[in-house]
Amino acid sequence: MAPVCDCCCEKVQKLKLQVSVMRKETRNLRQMLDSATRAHRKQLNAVYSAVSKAGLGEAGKELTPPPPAAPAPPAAPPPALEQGIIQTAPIGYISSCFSVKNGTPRQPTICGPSRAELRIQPSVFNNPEHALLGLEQYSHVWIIFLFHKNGHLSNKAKVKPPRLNGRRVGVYSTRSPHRPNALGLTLATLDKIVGDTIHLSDIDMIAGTPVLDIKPYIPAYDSPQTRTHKEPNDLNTHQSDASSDEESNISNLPTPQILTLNSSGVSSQSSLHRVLEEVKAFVIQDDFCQSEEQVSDSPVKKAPESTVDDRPCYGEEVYSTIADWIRAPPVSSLEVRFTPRAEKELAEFLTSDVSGPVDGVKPRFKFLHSVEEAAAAIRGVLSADPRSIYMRNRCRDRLFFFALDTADVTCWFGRGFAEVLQVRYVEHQNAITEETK
Ligand SMILES: C[S@@+](CC[C@H](N)C(=O)[O-])C[C@H]1O[C@@H](n2cnc3c(N)ncnc32)[C@H](O)[C@@H]1O
Repeated sequence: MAPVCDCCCEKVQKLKLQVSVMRKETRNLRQMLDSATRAHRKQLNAVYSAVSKAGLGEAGKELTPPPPAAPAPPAAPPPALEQGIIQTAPIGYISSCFSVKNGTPRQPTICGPSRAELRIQPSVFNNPEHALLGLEQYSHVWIIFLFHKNGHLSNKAKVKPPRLNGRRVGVYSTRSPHRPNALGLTLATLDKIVGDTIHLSDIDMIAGTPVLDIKPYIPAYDSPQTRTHKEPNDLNTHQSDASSDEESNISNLPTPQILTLNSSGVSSQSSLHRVLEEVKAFVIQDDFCQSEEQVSDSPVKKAPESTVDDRPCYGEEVYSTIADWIRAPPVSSLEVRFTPRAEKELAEFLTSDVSGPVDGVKPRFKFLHSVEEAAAAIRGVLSADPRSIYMRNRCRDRLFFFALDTADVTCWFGRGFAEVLQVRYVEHQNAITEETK
C-alpha cells in the first residue's frame, strides 16, 4: 500500500466524520419516519374498526400493508349489453288475418278491422298471464317486432317506399321494413286479453311475425299533440307522477339557472317548498317544451307564438312535424268496388263469433267478426293501392291477389279504382306453420 501524506490523512478523517454525521442523521430520520408511520397506522386501524363496528367491514382486522402490485390483467371487454349487442328471443308470435306480405296493410290505421292474436310464450315467463296484468286498462299497445320475412338484413341508406312512386329517401325517414335491424313498430288496438293471449286489431303484421316487446300506448307521453293540450289540472297530476324515479327527469337536472339551491342547502320549510316548486316547474318545462326559448316563468305550456317554421305540421297547435310526402302522397287513394259475384261470395262467409255446430264445408272467417268487417278490411287494403311500384307501372293489366283471413281475394286495378272480382274460401289459410315462423 502506498504511503499517505499528512494532508491526505486529514482529508480522509474529515470525510469519515462527515459520513458518520450523515449516518446518524439518516438513522434519526428513519426513526422519525417509523414513528410517524406507526401513528398513521394506528389512526387507520381506529377508522377501520369504527367502520367495521358500523357494519361495513370485518371487525378487528389489522391493516396489513398492500401486497405488491400484480401486473394489471388485460382489460375485459364491456359486457355485450353495454355494447348494445343482445340475443333476442321472441315473447310470442302473431297469428293474424294476413298470411302473406302481399296485401297486408302498410300501416295499421289503413285497415281498421285487421285482427290478430298474440300468445305470450311460456318459455319467457313461468306465468305468462302475469306479464299482462294491468295491460287491459289500455286501449292501444305498441308492438315491437321483427320483419322476419324480409329475406335478409338491408344496409341500404336510401329506399323507395311504394307510396312515393319511385322517389328515394333516407331509410330513417320511412317506415320501410328494409332496415339494418329489421325492427317494426306498430300501434295496435287492444281488443281484449284472455289469459296469456292478447287480441288485437288495426295491425299490419303477417301471421308468424315474431314479437320482441309490447308497451302500453300512453298519449301523454307518446303524442306531442296530447302533451300540447294539457290543462293546468292535468299538469298537477303530472307533477305528482314525476315523483317516481322511473318516469321523472329530476335526476337529470342539467341547468343550475333553473334549479337554484342556496349555498347553505335547503334548511327551511319555505326554501324547501320553493325548491320543490322549481323542480316541478323544471319537470314540466322539460316534458312539455321543445326548446330553451320556449321556457317561460309559468309551468303551464303556452301555445307557440306564430313562429315561422317551414316544416309542415298537421295543425297550428301541434308541435310534431311530418314529411310532405305523408301529408300529400304522390299516390292518391283509390275507390274500391265489388262485382255482384264477389259480394255474393263474401256474404256467404260465416264469421268467427258464430258459435255452435257449423257445416264443415261452409266458408268461415277465423279472425274477422262480420262480413261488414271483412268488406271494410278489403276496402282498407285496396284503397291504399297495395301494388309494388313495378306492378303499378309495368303490370297494370294483371290481376292482383291477396289473402285476408281465410279468404283469397282477386281484383284488378283501373284508373283511380280497384275492383274485387272474387272472394274465395281457403280452409287453412292462417294456420301458423313452422314455415311461416
Ligand atoms: C311498411 S311496414 C310498417 C310496419 C310498422 N307499422 C312500422 O312502421 O314499423 C308494413 C309492411 O311490412 C310487411 N310485413 C309485415 N309483417 C312482416 C314480417 N313479419 N316480415 C316482413 N315483412 C312484413 C307487410 O308487407 C306490411 O305491409
